[in-house]
Amino acid sequence: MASATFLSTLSLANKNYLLLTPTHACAKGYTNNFRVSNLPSIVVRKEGSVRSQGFVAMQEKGGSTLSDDSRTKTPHVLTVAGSDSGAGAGIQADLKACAARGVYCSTVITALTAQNTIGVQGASNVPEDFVAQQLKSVLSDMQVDVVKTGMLPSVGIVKTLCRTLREYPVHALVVDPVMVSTSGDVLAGPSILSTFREELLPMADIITPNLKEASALLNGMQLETVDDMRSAARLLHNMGPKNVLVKGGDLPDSLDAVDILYNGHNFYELRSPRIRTRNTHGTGCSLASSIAAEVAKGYPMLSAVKVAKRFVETALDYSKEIVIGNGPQGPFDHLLRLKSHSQDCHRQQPFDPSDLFLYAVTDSRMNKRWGRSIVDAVKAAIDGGATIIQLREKDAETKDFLESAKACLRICRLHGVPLLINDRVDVAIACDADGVHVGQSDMPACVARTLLGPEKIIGVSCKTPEQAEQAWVDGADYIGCGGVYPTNTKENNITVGLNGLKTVCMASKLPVVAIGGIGVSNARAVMEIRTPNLKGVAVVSALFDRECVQTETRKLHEVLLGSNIGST
Ligand SMILES: Cc1ncc(COP(=O)(O)OP(=O)(O)O)c(N)n1
Ligand SMILES: Cc1nc(C(=O)O)sc1CCOP(=O)(O)O
Ligand SMILES: [Mg+2]
Repeated sequence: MASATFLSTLSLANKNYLLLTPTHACAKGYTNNFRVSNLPSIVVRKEGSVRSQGFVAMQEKGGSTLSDDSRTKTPHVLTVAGSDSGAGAGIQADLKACAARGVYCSTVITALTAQNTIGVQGASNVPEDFVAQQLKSVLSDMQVDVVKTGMLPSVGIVKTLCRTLREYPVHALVVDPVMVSTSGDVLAGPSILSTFREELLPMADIITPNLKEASALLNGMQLETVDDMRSAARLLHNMGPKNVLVKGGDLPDSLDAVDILYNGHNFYELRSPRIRTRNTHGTGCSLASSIAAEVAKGYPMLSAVKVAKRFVETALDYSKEIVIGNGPQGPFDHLLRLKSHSQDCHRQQPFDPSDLFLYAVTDSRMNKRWGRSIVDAVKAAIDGGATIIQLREKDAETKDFLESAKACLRICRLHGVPLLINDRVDVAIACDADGVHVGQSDMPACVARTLLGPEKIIGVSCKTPEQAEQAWVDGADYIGCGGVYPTNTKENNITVGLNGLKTVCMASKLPVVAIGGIGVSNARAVMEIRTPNLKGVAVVSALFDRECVQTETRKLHEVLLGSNIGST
C-alpha cells in the first residue's frame, strides 16, 4: 500500500497522545517490536514538540514516557465482506479463520445474505455510505494491519473501499474477488469487473481467484490445465496486484488440489491431496482470511500462503464427516472442535466428585505380568464397579498408548465412566479423553487447563496444603493425596499417612481422592478419617496386580459401600 503522512490522536489508558508518522504503517507499528524493526522510523511527538524518533513511541501529554515495549500489538485483520446467515462463508468464516489463526478480526459488512447449505436465497446490500462509515470507524481507531476483502456487491462499494484505503493505508490488502458462491449463486455481477481491474487489483498485495473468477476477470478465458492457470496468473499479475494465487480446486481430472502462486518473478505450484468431503462451503473466504492473518503476523507472502493452505486442508480433513444442513455443501470447522454425537455413545458429563469413589489406576508392568491388555484391564475394572479410570502406562510407546487409550475411551463412554490419562496431556488431547492427572513434576495444571479447555477434568497430586491451594488456583478439579500407606508401585514415594491425608483434606478447597498402598484391607480406615471432601480411594496394585481384576474391584467396591462415606 502507498505510504502517506498520518496524523492522529490516540487514546490509551484514558490519556491522549498525538501520533505523527511518515506512514500509517509506521503508526501502526509503534507497539509492535517485531514490526517496527521492518518499518521506516516513527516520529511521534508530544503536542507541540517532537520527542522521539525511531521506535520509542509515545509521550504522554505533560507526563511520563511510554515506550513501545510497554505493550505489544495484536495482529489485526479487517474483513470487508458479506454476512452468510448459514455462517459457512463470508464474514462468519473470516472471523472463525482469524480466531483459529490467532489474530484479531474486525468486520465491515457489505451485504446481508440469506444463505444455507443449499444455496443463497436472498441478498441485500448495505448502503454505500454505511459501508464507508463502518470502514472509517475501524480504520481510524483500531490499528488494522491487513484488510481482506470478500463480497463487494456494487461498484459504489468497491470505489468506497478503494477511496477509504487511500485515506487510511494499511500494511497489506488481500483481495478474494468473490463473484459466485460455491452453490453457483452470483454475488457480484459483471458490472463490477472493470472497477476490480482498474481500482482494486492494483492496490492488492495478493488476489486469490478461483478458476471461475480468474476466467471472469480475464474476459472468459478458458482455464482447464495447470498451464492455463500459470498463464492466467501472469495476465492477472499484469493488472497490478503484487501476487496472484489462482486456486485450482475446480480443475477437472485432478487428484490433487493444485494452486498457482505467482509474484511477478516466480511461479510456485502448491499441491496437496484432495480431501473428499461435502463440507467445503467457505473454503475460499477462509483461505484468504488465513493468508491475511499470517501476513498480519509478519510472515512473507509465500509462507503465509503455504501455512494458510495447510490450515484449511487440516480443518477440511477434520470436518469431513460433520453433518450440518441438508444441502450439498456444508460448512467446515475452523477450530477443530465440532463433534458428531450418536445416541448410543454417552457424551462426556460434567465432572462429578462422586466419580472419585473407586478410582482405578492402570499399570503397564502389572498388565504385562498378568498377560492382559490395557483394554481388558479397563473392561474388568468397570465391570467390577470402578467409577473412574486413569491410564497410567509409563512404559508404553506413544503410538500404542494412543491406540489403547482410544479403545478404552470407547468402553468408558459406553458405561458413562470418565477416562483420564496420567501425565500425557498430548495423548489426552489426541484421543479426546475426559481429562488428565498430573503430579508436581509434570506439566503444571494451569498449562494443562489452557491446553485442554474448561470442560476437561484435571487432577493434581498433592502432599501438602500449599500444593492443594495451588491446584485450586491452577484450575484443577480434584486432588490425589498420598501415599497414604507405603507402596511398591511408585518408586521413592513419600508416605504422608492418614494424618497427612487429613491435613490436606481439611485445607483443600477441592475434592480429594486418597492414594498409595490402599486395598480391601485398609480402604475403610482411610474413609473413616471422615472429612467431607474425601470422596474415595485410588488404587493400582490391589486391583491390577491380581489374577481377577473384576473380582478385586467388586470386593473393594463392597468395602467402600460398607464404609458408607464419600459415595454421595
Ligand atoms: C489419583 C492419583 N493421585 C496421584 C497420582 C500420582 O501422580 P504423580 O505424582 O504424577 O505420579 P505418577 O503417577 O505420574 O507416577 C496419580 N497418578 N493418580
Ligand atoms: C501412582 C501413585 N501416586 C502416589 C502418590 O502418593 O501420589 S502413590 C501411587 C501408587 C499407588 O499404587 P498402589 O495402589 O499400588 O499403592
Ligand atoms: Mg505424573
